[in-house]
Amino acid sequence: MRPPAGDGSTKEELRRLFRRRRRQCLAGAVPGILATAERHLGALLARRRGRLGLYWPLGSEPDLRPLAPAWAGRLALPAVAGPGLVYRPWAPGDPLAADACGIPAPPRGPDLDPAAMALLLVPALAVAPSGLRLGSGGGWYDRLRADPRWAAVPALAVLPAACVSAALPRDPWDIPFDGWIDERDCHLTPAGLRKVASS
Ligand SMILES: Nc1nc2c(c(=O)[nH]1)N(C=O)[C@@H](CNc1ccc(C(=O)N[C@@H](CCC(=O)O)C(=O)O)cc1)CN2
Ligand SMILES: Nc1ncnc2c1ncn2[C@@H]1O[C@H](COP(=O)(O)OP(=O)(O)OP(=O)(O)O)[C@@H](O)[C@H]1O
Repeated sequence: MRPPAGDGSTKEELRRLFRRRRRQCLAGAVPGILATAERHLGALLARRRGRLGLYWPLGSEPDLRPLAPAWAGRLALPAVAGPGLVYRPWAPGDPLAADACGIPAPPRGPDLDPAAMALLLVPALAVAPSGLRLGSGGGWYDRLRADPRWAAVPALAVLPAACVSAALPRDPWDIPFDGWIDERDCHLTPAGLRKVASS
């Protein structure tokens, strides 16, 4: 694990630092990230009914779409629609249209209830061992997970191990994730372990 990335750095400074780092090590990390996900998804999804929330990759985000065929029929993608983020059913080959952020997303609902979701995999620029996640800065996942029913859905950040930081700044609205997937392993926080075991 890297030392704290610049104590006192702002989230904006850290985003620049980790975006550069993620871009530099993405290609080397992706095969291992996919292998980690393949190794752990069966167990993570066995205990909880519902769908796997993937994402349509942008820029230097790890591309998890090779996982999709194995879970077809049990997938969802996020869409920014109206005031917030929703998840909608999706299967490989289904039509997509730019959402309110310009990201390919299922154009129509139904917008899924959190009880219909088994696991969220979410790209991150950085994560700390506490599960604190640094995202692109829209606050979409913090607003979604401010609803306790969404916070109850296990959620893992996805990123190269080089983007795991010993510490990150925490804002009052930050809700830690349940762990992360990198090319080395699937790491669950203590809260994440409890959540996965009890679901
Ligand atoms: N693939 C993906 N889908 C997502 C998110 C995300 O972070 N990644 N979001 C998470 O909240 C929500 C939408 N928010 C957005 C997140 C990022 C950017 C964006 O333009 N990001 C970068 C490009 C990525 C890169 O080069 O690393 C940019 O600022 O240029 C836009 C909207 C929901 N869907
Ligand atoms: N629960 C919330 N209620 C209202 N506003 C929120 C909430 N959570 C986050 N925000 C807003 O979102 C903005 C961005 O938050 P932050 O910098 O933590 O983004 P992020 O989590 O890295 O981004 P993302 O989840 O989109 O990848 C904040 O400035 C804040 O105003």
